[in-house]
Amino acid sequence: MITNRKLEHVEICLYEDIEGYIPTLFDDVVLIHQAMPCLSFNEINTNVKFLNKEISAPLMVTGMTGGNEALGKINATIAEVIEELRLAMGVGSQRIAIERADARESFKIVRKKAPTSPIIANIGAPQLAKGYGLKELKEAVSMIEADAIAVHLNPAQELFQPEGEPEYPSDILIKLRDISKELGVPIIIKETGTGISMETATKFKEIGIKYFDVSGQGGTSWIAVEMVRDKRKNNWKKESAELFAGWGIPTAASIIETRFAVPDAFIIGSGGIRNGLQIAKAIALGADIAGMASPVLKKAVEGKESLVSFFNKVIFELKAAMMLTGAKNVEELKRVPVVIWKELREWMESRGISLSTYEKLRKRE
Ligand SMILES: CC(C)CCOP(=O)(O)OP(=O)(O)O
Ligand SMILES: [Mg+2]
Repeated sequence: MITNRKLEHVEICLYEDIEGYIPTLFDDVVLIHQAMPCLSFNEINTNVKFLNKEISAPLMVTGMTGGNEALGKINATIAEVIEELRLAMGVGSQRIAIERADARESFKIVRKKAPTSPIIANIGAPQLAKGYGLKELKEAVSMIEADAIAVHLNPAQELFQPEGEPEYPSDILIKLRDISKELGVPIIIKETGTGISMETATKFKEIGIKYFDVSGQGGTSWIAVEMVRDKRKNNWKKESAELFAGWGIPTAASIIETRFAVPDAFIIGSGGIRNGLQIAKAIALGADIAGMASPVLKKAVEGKESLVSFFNKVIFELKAAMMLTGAKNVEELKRVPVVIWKELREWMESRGISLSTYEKLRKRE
């Protein structure tokens, strides 16, 4: 039953070992230290525009959960904090709320607690292959008065999910192209821990999509989440899920591939981001804002104060990186000099992405 799956997902993300299968490759990005920053710490401004609203830092909580009262409480805590700190957040898949009226309050609470923040709805691409269309996406958006909707791509997770639906026919692209003309809010194409490649980003660029949440490998592996469920059910897929647990594109590489394929995209760099230094690296590498999920979930269940102090720490770390690279705002952070070396450099070379070409794209020149 879908509610059980929703609860199991959160329980597994909180208490099981389902991350760190492969590195994000952010360690292969070096922000160059500037010993004479020509600015003072209190001058640093982290405000950015996102979905026509201003947020206080280039950071959103990417979609995680919803579906019943307990999961609604998690959404409510996160929403209260992001409204207070002027950040942004997405909700978990609203499929359960399209199917069940009693699941809707656990999503609606987000807009009630965060009346002015950018809020992002969420529906899975497989549902578009199984009858969902403009009506269901409009319902998901209006349920939380969303500023955008994330359509999540999770073929790897569906493959290993005991009750999964690995259905990704190309007519999903045609449907999304038609829906995007009528929906009224932007569609964000969002992966789920295995990353977006330049080929995939190009497919969505061709139907006019401009927003991407790369959700690369390096943090929570949703293949590993379903592996845990397979093991609990003694499902025959469990060993194959273990084999694929580290499958996917490391987050740093996925940011580069998406920016390379869609130079004018709005990119949310997410997947294994755990601190403010990685946020700074994601932005210097080509993302417009960063996204976090798992560390926010873990703090949210401890309570509001715990989540507030976590964000304060993360934003301090971001500002520290900005100070030490001489970036007084996020626009300057996008253009600070970086060294890309080791595995990430090799990744770029084998994918035909020249450093000099990428340097121009990264700086949005
Ligand atoms: C999107 C993913 C990371 C988590 C939800 O996966 P799911 O297949 O349970 O989502 P649905 O309820 O939309 O099928
Ligand atoms: Mg699904």
